[in-house]
Amino acid sequence: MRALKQHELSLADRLADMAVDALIDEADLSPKPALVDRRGNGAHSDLHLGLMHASALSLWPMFKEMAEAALDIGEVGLPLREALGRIGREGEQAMLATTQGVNTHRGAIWALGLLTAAAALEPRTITLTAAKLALLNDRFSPQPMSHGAQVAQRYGARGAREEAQLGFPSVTQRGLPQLHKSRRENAGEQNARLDALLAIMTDLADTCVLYRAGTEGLATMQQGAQAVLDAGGSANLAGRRQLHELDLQLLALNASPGGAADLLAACLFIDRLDGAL
Ligand SMILES: CC(C)(COP(=O)(O)OP(=O)(O)OC[C@H]1O[C@@H](n2cnc3c(N)ncnc32)[C@H](O[C@H]2O[C@H](COP(=O)(O)OP(=O)(O)OP(=O)(O)O)[C@@H](O)[C@H]2O)[C@@H]1O)[C@@H](O)C(=O)NCCC(=O)NCCS
Ligand SMILES: Nc1ncnc2[nH]cnc12
Repeated sequence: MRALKQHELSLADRLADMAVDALIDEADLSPKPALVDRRGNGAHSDLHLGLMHASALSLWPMFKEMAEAALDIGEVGLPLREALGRIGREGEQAMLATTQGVNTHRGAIWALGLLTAAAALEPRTITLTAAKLALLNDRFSPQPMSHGAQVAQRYGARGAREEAQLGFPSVTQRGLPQLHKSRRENAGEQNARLDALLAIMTDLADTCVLYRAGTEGLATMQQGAQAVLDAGGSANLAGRRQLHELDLQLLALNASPGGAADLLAACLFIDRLDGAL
């Protein structure tokens, strides 16, 4: 049988490919502080790299369906927002069935789901469109006392919902500019991606870190990430030492920057999309 050529894939197929690739690239990137990577499980007892890959792959049909819903409905509005909410909740069930109940990618479903739908509508205004979608209230969304909701209440932190509603400032103002800067400085692709993750970590109110390690954990993450960048980034020996130090500090606090990892995946998705335009 003749192999299917790239240009014969639908737009929804290609966007789903890019979203899953971004998740797999994020998981594989090493050494990420206290996160699951090629070295090990970081600060997680119930996660490992194989599970992150299986979870990412289980989400391909969901991303495709989100892109198709955007193409079918054709505009930002409550019908698309509520379609995405329904598809996202079904995607979460597929993820949990694959991981036997472990939350691997809840934040990524949210961020990449909005971005995939936005890209299907108009890739050039992707973060603005995603923000408009995130600002709409899905009437069918359950309001559980999630970890994010608990720390939002306790610390007044800006969590995943607000990050999307503001148009992903951690991605557009931190991650992507750092990715491009480190590439220009010939840091090497893996180091440039690590630097992008660290740039996101310098300013993010990561609700996973806050939930597990409070404000001490958050300050350790933000200041430690800044110290790596100040020392020249991941491609630099002094920066690598700081990165190792940050890994040890976060592990000691059991603080895992899962929200920052999701936003790195969002960054890699937008970067890939830019390259395909
Ligand atoms: C609007 C929702 C995002 C729900 O938000 P909420 O804050 O209420 O919910 P959480 O369940 O806490 O999930 C938010 C996840 O987002 C990631 N995240 C954290 N901080 C930020 C941030 N500042 N900006 C962006 N993203 C952020 C993070 O995801 C990662 O962490 C997950 C592991 O978290 P957790 O379960 O707390 O982990 P552990 O500490 O390991 O648990 P224990 O082992 O200790 O028990 C992991 O999945 C990463 O992805 C947050 O977890 C949205 O989800 C929603 O409304 N969904 C409903 C359906 C819908 O509309 N779907 C999408 C349509 S496009
Ligand atoms: N690599 C990773 N490790 C732990 N939690 C995550 N959530 C998203 N990516 C993650």
